[in-house]
Amino acid sequence: MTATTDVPDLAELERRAAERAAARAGGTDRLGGHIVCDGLVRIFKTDGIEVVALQGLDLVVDRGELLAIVGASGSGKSTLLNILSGLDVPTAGIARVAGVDLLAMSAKSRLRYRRHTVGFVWQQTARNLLPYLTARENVELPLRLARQRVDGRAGELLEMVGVGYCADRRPAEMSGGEQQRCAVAVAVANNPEVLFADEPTGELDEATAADVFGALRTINAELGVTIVVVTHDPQVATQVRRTVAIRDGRTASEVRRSARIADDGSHELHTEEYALLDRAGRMQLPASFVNTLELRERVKLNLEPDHIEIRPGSDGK
Ligand SMILES: Nc1ncnc2c1ncn2[C@@H]1O[C@H](COP(=O)(O)OP(=O)(O)OP(=O)(O)O)[C@@H](O)[C@H]1O
Repeated sequence: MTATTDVPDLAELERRAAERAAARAGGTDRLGGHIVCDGLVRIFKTDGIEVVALQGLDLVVDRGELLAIVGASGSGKSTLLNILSGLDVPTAGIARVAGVDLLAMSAKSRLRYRRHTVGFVWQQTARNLLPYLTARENVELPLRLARQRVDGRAGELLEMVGVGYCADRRPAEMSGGEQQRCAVAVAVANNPEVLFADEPTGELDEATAADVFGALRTINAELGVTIVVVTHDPQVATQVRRTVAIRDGRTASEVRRSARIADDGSHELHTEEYALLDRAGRMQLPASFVNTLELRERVKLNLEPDHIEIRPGSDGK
């Protein structure tokens, strides 16, 4: 699928994000994946009943990427985000963020991880900003708590996310979108390695949501921060370069978007969808493919030199 839009030059933003991310890593990325989940399992036990929220989830996010994770309600998105943000501990598997092993952290290092390594933007604006502080004071707060110099950083960050004009306003004097862009500035004030955003546009209309994604793209490009956005909104795929879909506690498919120069010199956005293979060679077929061909229980496979054919397996079809 190909679409022509007037979004900011994506190729340039990508190039800048990669450059800044490489600079943050000291010129080279030694980590081989800034976020790595391998066979991640989370089982909840309540009243003797086990719920498998994550069942062997694999995910690798490169340093400096801006990634969206989408999935239906109950697919495991919040469970994954709670683990990656250090709020919850997985039952089994590997979860590593910025070189930190999330399964083997002391309480003290967990606190340090949450304060310094990662930043957050939540869906509810009230959870992101203190109502009695101005936008500038909200951005300065994490710096003051970390005993860092305040200088002009708050103003710079607010400008960067496009709400410099709101610096002296309290949250109640800002729109929902302005509050969320301010929340992005607060979340990166301490210069975290990774920013997690949980449904940051859940309460916003489409145009305002696009502004918030614009702010996330700018922060990603200018600061080289790795950003992971979790949402149930499949439209997010039009706002980021890579969207990973979770189904039943596993990564099922991903959509990649890249910018190309068309013959007439305009920028085209090219979108490709992939299914994800796990290490055992398993993959989930997209539900729409299964429904269209009425695939049930058993399918016929045929290996061709450069692709695999899948046909309905039942007789007579
Ligand atoms: N603390 C818990 N105790 C028991 N079961 C839980 C707990 N947290 C999540 N679950 C279950 O784990 C599964 C995944 O839930 P999760 O909240 O991660 O999904 P989600 O994709 O974030 O959904 P939503 O978009 O509705 O927030 C669901 O079946 C849910 O009921």
